[in-house]
Amino acid sequence: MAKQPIITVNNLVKQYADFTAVKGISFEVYEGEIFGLLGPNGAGKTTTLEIIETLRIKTSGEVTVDGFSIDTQANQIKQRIGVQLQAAGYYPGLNLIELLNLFSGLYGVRINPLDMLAKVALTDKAKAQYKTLSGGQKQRFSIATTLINNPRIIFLDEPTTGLDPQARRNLWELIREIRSAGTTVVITTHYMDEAEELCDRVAFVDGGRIVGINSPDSFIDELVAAGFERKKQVKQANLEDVFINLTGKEWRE
Ligand SMILES: Nc1ncnc2c1ncn2[C@@H]1O[C@H](COP(=O)(O)OP(=O)(O)OP(=O)(O)O)[C@@H](O)[C@H]1O
Repeated sequence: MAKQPIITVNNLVKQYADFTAVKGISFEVYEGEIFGLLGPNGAGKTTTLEIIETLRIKTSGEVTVDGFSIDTQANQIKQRIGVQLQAAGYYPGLNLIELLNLFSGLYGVRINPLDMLAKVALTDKAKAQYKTLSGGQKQRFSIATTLINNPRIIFLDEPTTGLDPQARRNLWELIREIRSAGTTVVITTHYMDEAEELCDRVAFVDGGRIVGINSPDSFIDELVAAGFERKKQVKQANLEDVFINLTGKEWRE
């Protein structure tokens, strides 16, 4: 089946005063894929995502999301996307059911909070205050909030930063499940193992430009075919595998 673009970005530019953070980038995200934006700090990933999410004004270029233009149809786009906010300011004293009811009220949709919590394995925390959650639980909860409006696309900005290996792997599983349920996922990460494991395609962003876009496997195969060799023979497992093997992979918090 032909791949359908659900996001198209064409020659996008973002200028902050005399500094150009995004320098004419173009790419497509296909429906149903997990798409990664990778790159060093300051590369322009967050700026690009926030323009696509209609949270930031572009300088020039065209962006369409699910067929709608960010210039004239931002409201339609907002209804179709879910955005994970970094360090989201949830009311710390409310419990998870109360928070989900609050959010769904803001979206004007009806949801069953317990169904949402079940999706992110937080059923037993339903009555817990947000501030009492562990880092991994907070991340899962913030992913649940992106699903409230049953979005076509969710945007996750560094969703596993600061999590332990179990929590990271379980979060990858959750993100795959969300994709399997039909939602397109756009993710930024600094972790290359995460991108390799999770993303169908990745774009490398550097200095406001896309310097490569492909599937992780194709990138690696092409590099090897071009004669690249690692200096040291890579072992069949790494220390993280040892950790998981010794401590198990279930959620702990
Ligand atoms: N509001 C702003 N005003 C001026 N410059 C900004 C503003 N927001 C971002 N920048 C600059 O634009 C560049 C790109 O920032 P951006 O946050 O998009 O990068 P990033 O790739 O998401 O980095 P990180 O991984 O650190 O989040 C940086 O040099 C940053 O300092």
